[in-house]
Amino acid sequence: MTAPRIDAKVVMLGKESVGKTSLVERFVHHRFLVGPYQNTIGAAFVARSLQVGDKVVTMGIWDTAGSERYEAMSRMYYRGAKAAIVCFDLTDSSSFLRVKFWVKELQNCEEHCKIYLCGTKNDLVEADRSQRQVDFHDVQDFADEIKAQLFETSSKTGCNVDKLFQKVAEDVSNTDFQLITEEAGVDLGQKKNAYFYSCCHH
Ligand SMILES: Nc1nc2c(ncn2[C@@H]2O[C@H](COP(=O)(O)OP(=O)(O)OP(=O)(O)O)[C@@H](O)[C@H]2O)c(=O)[nH]1
Repeated sequence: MTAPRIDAKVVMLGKESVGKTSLVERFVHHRFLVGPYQNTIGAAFVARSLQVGDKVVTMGIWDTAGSERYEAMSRMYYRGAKAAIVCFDLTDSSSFLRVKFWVKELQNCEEHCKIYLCGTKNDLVEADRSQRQVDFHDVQDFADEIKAQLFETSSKTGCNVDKLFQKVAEDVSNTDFQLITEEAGVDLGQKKNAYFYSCCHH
């Protein structure tokens, strides 16, 4: 018997240069690209599957451009997303203000999308604590308030990157609306919420 397959749309959001592309690059290709920073234009798409228990979760990841000039486009990419990884740079306090903007957007427009807060470039603050501009407890309080999970990652060292995406995959596989993606025996009468979610998913 083949493992049940689940597809999930995941969107990366956050101010430009916080490290969204680097996070995806680390997770999908296990590497950290050095060289001149190249901003994302529009958005990029990659997919990676993870095994969660007896299921295979394929995450289709939309890596959006952080520049405010592409803001209207980013809205297209979070539509129907099951998870949003909202990133900020631990060494840049202004990037955390931008997190609040995206969280409001998601709460207003995509209420079923689960939010993960991700403080990036943890290696820089580990190397020099004076580099930290975003207090861990402030972010944790905010995460509790919006019922989001909080991760601090480094795409350079790989710290917590797999853990973050594994958690996203586990949460996706645990939500009951996923059952409709399985081929056999879905009783829509018992899964009204699930069906509703699916209708809104394009
Ligand atoms: N030290 C360190 N630098 C990082 C890390 N993640 C990203 N960077 C650097 O930060 C810069 C921006 O990274 P990107 O991943 O391109 O940022 P982005 O959020 O995708 O940027 P946009 O495409 O403009 O939205 C690059 O120079 C990266 O090398 C990290 O974990 N540690």
